[in-house]
Amino acid sequence: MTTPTSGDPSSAAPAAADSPSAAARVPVIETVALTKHFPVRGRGSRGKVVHAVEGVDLRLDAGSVVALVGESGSGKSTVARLIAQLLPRTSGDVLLQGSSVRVRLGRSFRRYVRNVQMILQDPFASLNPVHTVGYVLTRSVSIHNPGLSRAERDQKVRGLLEQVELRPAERYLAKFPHELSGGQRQRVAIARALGATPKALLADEPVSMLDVSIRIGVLNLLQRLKSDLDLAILYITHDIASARYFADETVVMYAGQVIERGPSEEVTQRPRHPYTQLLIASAPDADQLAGREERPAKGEPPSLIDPPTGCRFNPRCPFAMDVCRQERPPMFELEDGQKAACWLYDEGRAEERAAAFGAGVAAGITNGVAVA
Ligand SMILES: Nc1ncnc2c1ncn2[C@@H]1O[C@H](COP(=O)(O)OP(=O)(O)OP(=O)(O)O)[C@@H](O)[C@H]1O
Repeated sequence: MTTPTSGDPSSAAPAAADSPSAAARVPVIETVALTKHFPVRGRGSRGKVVHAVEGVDLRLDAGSVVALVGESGSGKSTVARLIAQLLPRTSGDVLLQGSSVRVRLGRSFRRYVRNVQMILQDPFASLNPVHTVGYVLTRSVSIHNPGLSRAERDQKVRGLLEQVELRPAERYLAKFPHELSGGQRQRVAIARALGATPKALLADEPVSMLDVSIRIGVLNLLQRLKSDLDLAILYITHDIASARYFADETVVMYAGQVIERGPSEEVTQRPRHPYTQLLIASAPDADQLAGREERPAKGEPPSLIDPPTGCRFNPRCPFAMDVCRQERPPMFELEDGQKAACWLYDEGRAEERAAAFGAGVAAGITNGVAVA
């Protein structure tokens, strides 16, 4: 079955949509056709823009993780910053529990960040070196829970440290960031985010700067928090192998656009878009999260100032057909909740597709595309 769909946010989370009650539930965060163009500065660049994010539909449900995967520059962090309201969007929408949100500063921004917290890649940079763990967490709890008594606040701070498995809490309260390991610092950053009692966490490469041996521990912690606190988590990563391990749904971005999505097991084990196949082929094995070096995917991502017409992946795609150079592919619905924006799944193009496979094999690509 290959049914083209376009921009249907209600169908953006196949894992959650399995049960009727989940499908009917209002998502914690939803983006609809989210788009960001950055103006290009400098001489001769008048009117030019970087097409950083275009038409991105996401749905983050309580108690589930969505992985946003892609190479450097594909637009992942920009999506997170747009959801976090750190950047104004060019068009499209961001909804928090069904209501459109557009806040920049002041009280409404504080109210929003109470619900939606970010975890950044670099725990070394995100914690102020002159403040103790106790100070950082007390400040977070005080800002987000102004009515608490001192005893209640101290109890909550201890509870946060317990929640991120820094036990006994007393051992960590007086420590400065430089006295902690990278993994412990990231746990403190997570505890600080939890101080707001958020409904959603936007985790931008939360383990990529950590020693490989402790990455799984931090991902396991986030997974437990997801279940215990019914959190909606957006997990941004360039490492598609870790998405299989950690995320319920995986969404793959290429050059600012979503090109494949579906249950993580399907997307990582049976990738359908030629770009996802390339990413998987160059990724370390999921079972070796703590191991092997990553190999960069072959070829260069396109210019986002003057992106290719049609499918943005067509200059790198071994299966590119004429239509790929001319028209942007819609999302084709495949089996098991998987979707791919690739003309190879257009049932009306059997002959062209057969010829394209010949070209792909001649180019040394032998894993092919499993056409439904
Ligand atoms: N403030 C900005 N002004 C102009 N261009 C920007 C700005 N921020 C991001 N970009 C561009 O937008 C595109 C997407 O960047 P983004 O950081 O979202 O990608 P990414 O997938 O998160 O990459 P990485 O994994 O390296 O962080 C890139 O071409 C980047 O250069």
